[in-house]
Parts: sequence; C-alpha cells; structure tokens
Amino acid sequence: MVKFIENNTLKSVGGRFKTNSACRLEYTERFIKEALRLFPPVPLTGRQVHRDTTLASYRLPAGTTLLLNVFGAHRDPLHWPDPLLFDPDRFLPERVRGRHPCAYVPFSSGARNCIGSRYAMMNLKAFLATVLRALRVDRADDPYTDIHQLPLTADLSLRIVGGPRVVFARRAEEAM
Ligand code: HEM
Repeated sequence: MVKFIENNTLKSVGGRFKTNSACRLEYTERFIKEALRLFPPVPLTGRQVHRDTTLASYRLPAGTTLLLNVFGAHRDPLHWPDPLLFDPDRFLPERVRGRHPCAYVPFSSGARNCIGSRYAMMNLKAFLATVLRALRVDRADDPYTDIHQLPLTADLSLRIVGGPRVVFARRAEEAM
C-alpha cells in the first residue's frame, strides 16, 4: 500500500508540487480520506441540544450535551462493508453516491464544521507529495500485524500510542 501511494503520488505530481498539482492527486486524496476514516484525528465531537428533542426513541431535554462518536460511525458496517479494510476506493465518486452524508464526518458537519478542511486536504497532499519525492517510507519492525492490535489513544486528537512505526530512507538523487 505504501509503495502504491508512493508511485501514484510521484507519477501524478511529476516534478515539484505546485498548487495545481493537487487537482491531479485523485488517488492520494482518496488515500488521505480513507486514513481519516479509520483514524479520525477528532474521534468525538459534542453538540448541545437547544430545544426538547426526540432522537430515535430517546427524549433529549434542552441543554443536554450530545457526544457524537465519529470513530464509531466511520467503522459502522452499516455504511462501510468490511470496515477495517483500508480501501481508498471507497471514495470513488460512484461509491460515495448514495452513502449517508453523515457516515463520514472527519471534519464534522453542519454550521460549526471545520473551517480549515479544504486547506487541511491541500496541505496533506502537498506534504505527502513533497516527502515521498525525497524519502522512501517503509514499515518498521513492529509487533502489529492487524489493525485491531494498533494501540490508539485520544487526548487532544487521536493518535497511535508511541507514534507511527515507519522508517524513512533518503531516495537516490536521480529519483528526486
Ligand atoms: C486533518 C486536519 C483537520 C481535522 C481532522 C479537523 C477537524 C475538525 C473538526 C472535527 C472540527 C469541528 C468540531 C465540531 O464540529 O465540534 C473542526 C473545527 C475547526 N477547525 Fe479543523 N480540522 C483540521 C484542520 C484544520 C485546519 C488546517 C484549520 C485552520 C487552518 C482548522 C480550523 C478549524 C476551526 C477554526 C474550527 C472551528 C469552526 C467553528 O467552530 O465554527 N482545522 N476541525
């Protein structure tokens, strides 16, 4: 998967990353979206109920704080078949069509959603394209063979305990 994203990103960008390179990075964008699905940096958000409301069979009096489980929604088999499989093609336009708009909310939704989502996406593409041109990324020796086993923690944002287990190696000059 790492090799695939490397080749795809490098082929799409060619030389240096420019602002219009982002438009060509369609696979890279799907890859980032899939990473944000399985590992949403903001795994929970909250909302306050402004008037008495009934949601499904639950009565929610005004003033109730609701915590929205983004992490759970992103792994819900109702919306994501084989939810733990890392499959960027889930974000092909034909597969997005018909999916519930709130099944995927890494940047939240509604009036208070993330104002920086487009900027964040552009930045992540620029970051990947720039880093992958200069460095090769390989898996480090690690004891985890299955996504279930990855120890995650959330303080300000969701992260892997101990950080991602990867090693970087400089690419030969001619590849850059
Ligand atoms: C991958 C990167 C990012 C993720 C996953 C993310 C996620 C989020 C989420 C989930 C919220 C909404 C919380 C809620 O609805 O309660 C939010 C709000 C916000 N984000 Fe981001 N964010 C990212 C990057 C950025 C960047 C780069 C900026 C600024 C350049 C930014 C600025 C903001 C601001 C100002 C709000 C508050 C909006 C409001 O309350 O009206 N975010 N972000």
